[in-house]
Amino acid sequence: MSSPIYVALDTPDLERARAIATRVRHHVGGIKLGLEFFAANGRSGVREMAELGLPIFLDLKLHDIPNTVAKAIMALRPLEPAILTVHASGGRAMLEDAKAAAPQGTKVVAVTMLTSLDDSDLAATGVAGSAHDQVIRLAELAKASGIDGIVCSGNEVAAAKKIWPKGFFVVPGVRPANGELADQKRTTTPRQALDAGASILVVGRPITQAEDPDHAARAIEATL
Ligand SMILES: O=c1ccn([C@@H]2O[C@H](COP(=O)(O)O)[C@@H](O)[C@H]2O)c(=O)[nH]1
Repeated sequence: MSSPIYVALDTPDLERARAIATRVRHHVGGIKLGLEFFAANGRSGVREMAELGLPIFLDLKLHDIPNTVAKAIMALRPLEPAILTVHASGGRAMLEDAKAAAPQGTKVVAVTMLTSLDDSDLAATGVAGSAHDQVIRLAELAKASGIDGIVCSGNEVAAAKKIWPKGFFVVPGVRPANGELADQKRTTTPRQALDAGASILVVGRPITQAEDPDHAARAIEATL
């Protein structure tokens, strides 16, 4: 069975992304490419990374009016990513149109509340209630729209799975015990996230900033 770990290659440097992916490829299940990589390297960069033979998670977190998101996804169709993200707060019509525009084999998953935010950040945006409430509200919306799943922290995944047993749950903000949190606020260990029901784990800096990324990926894998 392939590893649930997707390594987040957050760099504008294609050669660095390729070098890290090559080193960790036997201990991860896929590669996550986000805005930083895409802004620098575009579709051709994604194609080059796909040549490594691992599934590609294109984490562009699309968020705009339904027509714009659908057209952007159509432009991405030739890349056939395994997973593609949009923001749940874009609303039901946007989520429905995103799913309709995506290739058949692509899982469309909606970011609920970024793992870098906590209850007080949410309050500052004028939304009442806890991060947990907000994630569940947006998980319900995502489920009703017919997409494949959500992105949430390991703290909410068990509750989200209860209302959406067949959902696909992407969990970033995972840190090995005593790991550096950096800008992440809602975190769990990889083991806790999996036990709670995560489908895949997104791990970036704990692997990519390690002196030996391959060793770091193996060490995380050994805890699962
Ligand atoms: O809520 C979210 C959604 C996406 N991410 C992305 O995951 C990785 C996490 O990187 P780390 O270095 O392990 O913190 C990064 O690419 C984010 O864009 C997230 O963290 N939280």
